[in-house]
Amino acid sequence: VVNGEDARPYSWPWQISLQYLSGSTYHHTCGGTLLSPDWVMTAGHCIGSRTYRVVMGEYDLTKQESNEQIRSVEKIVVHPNWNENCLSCGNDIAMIKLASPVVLNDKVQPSCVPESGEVAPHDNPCYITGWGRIYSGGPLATKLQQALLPVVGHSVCSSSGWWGSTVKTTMICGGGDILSGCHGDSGGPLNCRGRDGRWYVQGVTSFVSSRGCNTLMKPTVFTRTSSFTKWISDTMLQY
Ligand SMILES: CC(C)C[C@H](NC(=O)[C@H](CCCC[NH3+])NC(=O)C(F)(F)F)C(=O)Nc1ccc(C(C)C)cc1
Repeated sequence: VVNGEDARPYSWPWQISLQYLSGSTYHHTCGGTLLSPDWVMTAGHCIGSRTYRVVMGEYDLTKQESNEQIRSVEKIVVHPNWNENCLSCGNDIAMIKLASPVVLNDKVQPSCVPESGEVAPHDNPCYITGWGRIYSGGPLATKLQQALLPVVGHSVCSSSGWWGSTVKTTMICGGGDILSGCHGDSGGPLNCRGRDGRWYVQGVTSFVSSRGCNTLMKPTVFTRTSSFTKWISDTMLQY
């Protein structure tokens, strides 16, 4: 997250860290969102052929803080239409089933999922959260970061000068100014407050401009959760 701030510890209790094994150590590679005690949603582009683990209740990546719950992975289901050679085609979403369910508490909670087809309106205040780079080419964050990214409506986000036809209606844009997501925030949530006062994961962090994370008029682009609610629930019911 570029130009964000340290989140209050455990204030986004559905944020997870997806980590891969390299040698004998695990490294943060992506964010994700806890949707139930044993299911996490992340981005399709986060999944390769490595060994993964998922950390819930994480705050400072460099410290053991006693609230972490670490789970290995039982099953990964990447969206069938995700094509790693076509970021602009969308479908950048995957579901991870944990080997055993986490214990829910005040530091580990699932996020709400929006209604199918729900469109978060232009300027809806939403927060991006993650441990991604704090500037283009910079280091990962150690403490979970947050940044207010107002929703940029599709008509603006897909206009010329902005993302144009790269952005589809199955995506949602946020920011476009000096605040943005960045490498390592992938897969994490775009958290938007609903009228009921609850937080909904309206997006899964997908891409930023390759010319730099916080490039003006190139908002952070998220997979729009409400376009995939049937696939999400079918997947959770099937495995
Ligand atoms: C150094 C990084 C920031 C470069 C930038 N990376 C990204 O945007 C990667 C997703 C790349 C997947 C490719 N395996 N996502 C992120 O960094 C995220 F913002 F999600 F955290 C990028 O490639 N962006 C990109 C590339 C191609 C397109 C075409 C669809 C126009 C759009 C954006």
